[in-house]
Amino acid sequence: MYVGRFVVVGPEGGAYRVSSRSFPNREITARDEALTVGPTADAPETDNPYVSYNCLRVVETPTGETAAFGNGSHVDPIAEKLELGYPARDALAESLLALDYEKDDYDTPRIAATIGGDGEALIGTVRKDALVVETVDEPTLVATYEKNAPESFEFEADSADAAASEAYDLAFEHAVCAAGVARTDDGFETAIENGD
Ligand SMILES: NC(=O)c1ncn([C@@H]2O[C@H](COP(=O)(O)O)[C@@H](O)[C@H]2O)c1NC=O
Repeated sequence: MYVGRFVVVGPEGGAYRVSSRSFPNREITARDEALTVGPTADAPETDNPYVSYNCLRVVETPTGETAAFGNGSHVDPIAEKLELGYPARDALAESLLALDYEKDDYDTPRIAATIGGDGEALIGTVRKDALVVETVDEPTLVATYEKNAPESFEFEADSADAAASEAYDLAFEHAVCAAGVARTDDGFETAIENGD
């Protein structure tokens, strides 16, 4: 099954995976406190505005560190609102609604998740027909296509490395790269899986 991009999130950690039929020549790199999706050196040029972006950021908020991740440029305003002290629900809802679904051939939804240092985890999506933001207490997945409403999902990873690998290896088609995040006693750790 092809579900496109997806996030998985629970109180202990989560992951974001890029799956792509159209733009497979991409990778995640770590730069300036963010994990960024961008083209590989051999990727054909594109003017598609939706394929390069910060996919994961860990920010300091008034109540401690929080991780924010998702499939596009909305990750930045979510992270910035969290830094300003917005509740995660509001940061997600306002940023998703402001940018709305992508105006591409598929009306691709925006998806996102947050995890607070206290384990509060939220997941959200904005589609052409809905805005959904909810708190989760077990691993939960939302994807751009097919699985486009949050659903409980078996996800075993207990470290950032394991989360990135598990997300990358899931049987959904056209895996490109994945980012993992895990809550530890010393804050959040992150990891990247770019495949071979
Ligand atoms: N975030 C991404 O990495 C991303 N990759 C592709 N898209 C959008 O989704 C469309 C379909 O891409 P694909 O056939 O690879 O699923 C693309 O034309 C592009 O507008 C993306 N936008 C949202 O998921």
